Amino acid sequence: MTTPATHADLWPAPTVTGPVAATVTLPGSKSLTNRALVLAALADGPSVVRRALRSRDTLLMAQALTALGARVDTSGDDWAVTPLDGSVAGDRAEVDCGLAGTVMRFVPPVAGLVRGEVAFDGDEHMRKRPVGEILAALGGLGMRIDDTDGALPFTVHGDGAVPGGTVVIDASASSQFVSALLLAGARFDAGVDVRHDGKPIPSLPHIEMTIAMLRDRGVAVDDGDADRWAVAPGPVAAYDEAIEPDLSNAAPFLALAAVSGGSVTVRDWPEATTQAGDALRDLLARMGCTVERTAEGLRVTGPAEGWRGLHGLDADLHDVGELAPAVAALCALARTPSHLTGIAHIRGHETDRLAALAAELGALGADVTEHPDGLTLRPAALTGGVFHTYADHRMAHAAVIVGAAVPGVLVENVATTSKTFPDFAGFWAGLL
Ligand SMILES: O=C(O)C1=C[C@@H](OP(=O)(O)O)[C@@H](O)[C@H](O)C1
Ligand SMILES: C=C(OP(=O)(O)O)C(=O)O
Repeated sequence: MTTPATHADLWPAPTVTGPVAATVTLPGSKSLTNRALVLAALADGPSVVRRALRSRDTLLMAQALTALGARVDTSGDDWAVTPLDGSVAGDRAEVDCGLAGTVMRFVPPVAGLVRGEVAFDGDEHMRKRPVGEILAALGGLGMRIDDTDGALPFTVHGDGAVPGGTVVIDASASSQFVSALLLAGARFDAGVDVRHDGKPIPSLPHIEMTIAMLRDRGVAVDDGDADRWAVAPGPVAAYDEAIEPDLSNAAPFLALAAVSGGSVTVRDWPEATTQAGDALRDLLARMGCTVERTAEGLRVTGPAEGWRGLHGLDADLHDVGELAPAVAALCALARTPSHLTGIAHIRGHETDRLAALAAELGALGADVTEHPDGLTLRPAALTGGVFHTYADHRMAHAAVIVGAAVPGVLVENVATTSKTFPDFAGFWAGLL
């Protein structure tokens, strides 16, 4: 399995010299692209995923589904997908999850629906991210999985069919456990009836996204009761879908408006969306930015004094934890204190993000306190220095946001942004 080489390189984050005025077209959503690919592989005919995100996570998903017997043509911007043909390619397939939660959680249920052995592994840190709960659930639904410790690596023995039925899981570590079961559930013999028993599930908009995409493809989903989702057995219709821009990856770009006191417009911001990143409109407004929809998209204008004018934020980010690194970076620059809560689960993301943010923002002089489920940040003068990214794309986003305000921030392994954004550093530097 590929473990990307560790990059010792340090990238000097560009610092703003005045208000930035920019209009940007951002690459497609990771979450939408990877769901569209899975559903296309399970569909009853060929599908097209238009304006697919081309990044490490989505190419790993395309490779995984190809190993399972689908065909994904990633040569252009619109990816044509021919569904699974029933057996894995070769005697035994290997799936590299990289550091993609969506690959590690969404693909195993699909592997049960084809015949053959499928071995899953990923980056070193991926072996620490939670997956045991979903593997146990799949066992309860009739799948055969060799798994010694509830973590990568593991092997799925696909029988070409999954009995399905009712299952109780604790999805408090990740909403992706629920999404994974729902995405493939219509193709299980009895469908799937998932009940959650545990602390509140994080990132609920991502479950809404899963349900909306299933319904678009004619799948019946009953979500009438809290903490329960039932997917009726039946076909998944082939579908032609255009992927929205990634609104969570819009965070650093909109933050650039906030930091520089300029205006950044993200083109094609959807009127209605299930993406968690849509919450940026409210969060940035609460920090003192002006947020407007324009004919082109969404425009954010920072306070006239730039980052010196930003208000701190009291926010429960439980639903939108993937925004926490960028938001924490802005809070570290703000002129009043911030309390970010409800995000214990982001300790299980690409790295322990609470520990990493506390360490790296703290190393630059931020007054930051780490709590079991969040961060408190108080105003402090920041200085330059090395910002480690822990192979986490969103830690790199946090680093460049601080670096836009504070000279001398050196971002370690900025290339880790390729998880969800091609040539992020080049794109970013082009704006400053
Ligand atoms: O289903 C998805 O596409 C995602 C769900 C969320 O995961 P968690 O529920 O683990 O936070 C989110 O943070 C992640 O970036 C993408
Ligand atoms: C948590 C994230 O990713 P993943 O899909 O790997 O869980 C993220 O992108 O912030």
